Amino acid sequence: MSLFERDTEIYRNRDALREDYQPAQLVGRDEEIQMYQAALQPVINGEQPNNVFLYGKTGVGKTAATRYLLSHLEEDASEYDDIDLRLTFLNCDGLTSSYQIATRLVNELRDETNQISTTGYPRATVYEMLWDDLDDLGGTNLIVLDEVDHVEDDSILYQLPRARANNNLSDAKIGIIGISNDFSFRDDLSPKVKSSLCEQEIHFPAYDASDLQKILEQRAAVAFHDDVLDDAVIPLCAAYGAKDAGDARQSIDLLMKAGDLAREEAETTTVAETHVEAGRHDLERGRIEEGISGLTQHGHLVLYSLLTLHLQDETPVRSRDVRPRYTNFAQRAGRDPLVPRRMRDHLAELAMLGLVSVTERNEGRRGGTYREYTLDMDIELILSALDEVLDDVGIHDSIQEHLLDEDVTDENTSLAQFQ
Ligand SMILES: Nc1ncnc2c1ncn2[C@@H]1O[C@H](COP(=O)(O)OP(=O)(O)OP(=O)(O)O)[C@@H](O)[C@H]1O
Repeated sequence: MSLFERDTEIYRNRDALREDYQPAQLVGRDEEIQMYQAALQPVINGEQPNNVFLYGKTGVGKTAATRYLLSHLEEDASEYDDIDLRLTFLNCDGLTSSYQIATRLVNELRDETNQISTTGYPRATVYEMLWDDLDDLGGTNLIVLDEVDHVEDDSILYQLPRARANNNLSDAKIGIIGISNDFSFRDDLSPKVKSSLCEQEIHFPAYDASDLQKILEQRAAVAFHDDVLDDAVIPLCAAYGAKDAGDARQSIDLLMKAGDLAREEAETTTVAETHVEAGRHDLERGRIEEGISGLTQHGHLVLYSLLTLHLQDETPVRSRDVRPRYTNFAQRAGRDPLVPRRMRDHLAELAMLGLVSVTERNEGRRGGTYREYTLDMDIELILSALDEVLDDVGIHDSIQEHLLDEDVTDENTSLAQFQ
């Protein structure tokens, strides 16, 4: 028997569940698409395009809507001889300065033999090159800046949308499409950048369970063979997606994970609720491990402190009551404890990762407000991701019974006498 054999019982086209798949239609986004389409209409009329700013949480269809509309725009524009449309997509992840954006744009517009170095020029020189290149090419240029919030200085976000108004361009028409999932970015833009970059703002709200269900049904019809999914599978993936963040990407990933788990089982020919539950657990574990591994050692120490307090039924807890435990753990790990404010920053970071939830409380008539923290995640998952800090600090009594791996307990001393 061959080592690899094609298994096609579950999936008809698994690639339809991948990130790079472009659905033929976007489900449940009619209003946003209509506004977006209206903002792009001047291109077909041969007019100067609007600058558009799309914002909304992650996985709500901003990029998908952009790709969908721009591919139609490109196709429809090709019907008109007097329209020369050029689309440039730039993901700003990793491009933090206006300088980097400008050099990337110049290189996108030039052929391979004529690229410029990404360092060494004054910024104004790169801008000059950009305007010259755009004017030489002429036509209508739509530049998509996805994840535009990664750009830390706003020079280019002012210069690009205003290039014609500032007489930097005469022949070329230019329109910017900025996309962001960072709400504070939009709020923090200076008024002059906001007024030019955000000529037409379109908000993409999070999806609810019924939106997600329709999106998943559309995708599943392409990805899976008929009658492979148990009836409960799609509603369950949609319900989890809506509960988490209304993020279509997460729901599609969960459906794919469930399909993969079903496929791995030799005798299974259908995807069931149990595969969704197991898939969710696996994805959650991956997400937590990734989140925790990105934290500094102090972040780990704060999380470990909170975990032990949680297991001793002492949560929700104020940061000042986390502090003695954290200080003790830091000392045991041979680190100087951070000042209270820095320690609180770590609590806030844990909350941002979804590991910890925060409740604001009032101290009565005269007092101010304060925050209480509680652990919001499966204990076993957190423990498995905190391996290293357990080695550095030792095993607290409260977690003994949760440690499945006895070797760890043998090697470490109990901490009970310290707290
Ligand atoms: N309305 C929809 N209909 C069909 N598929 C959708 C819809 N909305 C989102 N998707 C799919 O969900 C996934 C995530 O969407 P997309 O990449 O557009 O999100 P986004 O809002 O750009 O997120 P981010 O801010 O993280 O880039 C993609 O696979 C996309 O095809």
